[in-house]
Amino acid sequence: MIALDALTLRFGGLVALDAISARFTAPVSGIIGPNGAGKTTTMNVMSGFLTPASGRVLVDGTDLLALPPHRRTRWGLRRSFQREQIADDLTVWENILAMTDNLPLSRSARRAEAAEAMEVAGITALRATPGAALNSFERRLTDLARCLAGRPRVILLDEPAGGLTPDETARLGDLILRLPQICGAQVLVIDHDVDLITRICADTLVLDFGRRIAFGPTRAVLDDPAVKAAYLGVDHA
Ligand SMILES: Nc1ncnc2c1ncn2[C@@H]1O[C@H](COP(=O)(O)OP(=O)(O)OP(=O)(O)O)[C@@H](O)[C@H]1O
Repeated sequence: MIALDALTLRFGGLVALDAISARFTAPVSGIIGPNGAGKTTTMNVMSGFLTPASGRVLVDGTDLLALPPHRRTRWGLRRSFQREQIADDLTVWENILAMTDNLPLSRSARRAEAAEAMEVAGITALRATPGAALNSFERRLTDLARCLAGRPRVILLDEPAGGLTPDETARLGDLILRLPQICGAQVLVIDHDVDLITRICADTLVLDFGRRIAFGPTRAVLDDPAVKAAYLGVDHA
């Protein structure tokens, strides 16, 4: 279980997170909300880019914020960013293997982890392809494989389907849905694609102006009038 406990973070006078609490128990859960709602800030707090003024993040009893950021990676936290992090001059294999550099695993174990991640993401045939030669879907799959290598416990995906076609988004969604079973990690997904969130996230947290406006089963949350008013009417194109 991932428990956000009264997370509060300010940028000067702006309250980006206003005592956000939620207990994610589903294998795959979502965080949605209009632009500027605080979604990425939440992931930045979890991964250690930002330190909240107050609040806690507990994962299966571990106080995540008590760990320095590099220890969070060793512990098993992985994340992707809105803009995928593929190095153009490295091959797919090197991009994935690089993620395991600082993990407490032997060289052969790291290679085995990277190979398995590539296999799960269905990109083994692209092993020797440089990042620069990948299309946007292949880049997203490689980015996801980077999150899978090295025994993740929690995977945070920030708009993983950004820039993909509906068909690619559906295929990526299928893969994300399978991840908890394949690698045992709990997954949190931010996306503006409500169809994707509805399909893959059992529970969803909705933020607006740094506040929690709804949390619970995704379909119920999307039917909430406050959510419709704050989110669904907004054009995110
Ligand atoms: N480093 C920063 N300094 C100052 N303000 C920031 C910083 N990062 C984010 N903000 C502000 O905090 C608020 C929350 O931003 P955040 O990026 O978390 O929103 P979001 O819900 O992820 O939005 P989007 O869907 O556009 O990515 C916004 O008002 C944003 O402008």
